Amino acid sequence: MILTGPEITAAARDGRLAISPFEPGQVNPNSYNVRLGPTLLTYTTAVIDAHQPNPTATVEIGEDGYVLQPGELYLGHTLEQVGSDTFVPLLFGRSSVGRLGLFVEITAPIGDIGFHGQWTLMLSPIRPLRVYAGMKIGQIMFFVSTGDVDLYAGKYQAADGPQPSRYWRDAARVGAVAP
Ligand SMILES: Nc1ccn([C@H]2C[C@H](O)[C@@H](COP(=O)(O)OP(=O)(O)OP(=O)(O)O)O2)c(=O)n1
Repeated sequence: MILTGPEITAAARDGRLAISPFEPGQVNPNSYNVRLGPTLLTYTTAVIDAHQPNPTATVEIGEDGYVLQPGELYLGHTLEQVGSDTFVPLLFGRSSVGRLGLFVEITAPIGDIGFHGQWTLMLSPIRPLRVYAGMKIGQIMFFVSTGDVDLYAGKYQAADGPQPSRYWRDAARVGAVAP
């Protein structure tokens, strides 16, 4: 079951859902629109190594926006901190943004019950695209869960700003054997 807009509002008010800041105008019929935060990260090495931490450069989106280039991966973030100890969140791009040719999360839409923080957006445009901080770029849906709940305590908990991949931590845990 998916939460309807009015139920998202009710859950945000009674604490089953945490959205901060919460704006009633961002509630959709069955999702909540999230805004693009001002900070972007790009990896600076020619080869991104899945088993190592990778260096990044930071870009702050100015008042005139910032032009994303095709072929580049930009790690962005939601302005909102979003999470729930009750519901399963899923993040997708908005249709209006997809129609501009922008991938918003590539292959990672799933949130865990118990994750709380700003979400990392994996941005990549089909053609050069000027984006603006604060634009409503994505939407999060909330699913009712069934079964015992084991709250998320993973490596992206309490994310503040865009988070580069910490896959290397998984690799370090199992030594030479690739997970
Ligand atoms: N586009 C996304 C997708 C998820 N998350 C957050 C919410 C998730 O609860 C958390 C972890 O996501 P995954 O479980 O997909 O990530 P991993 O399996 O790689 O990490 P972990 O081992 O911490 O679960 O990251 C995010 O910030 N941005």
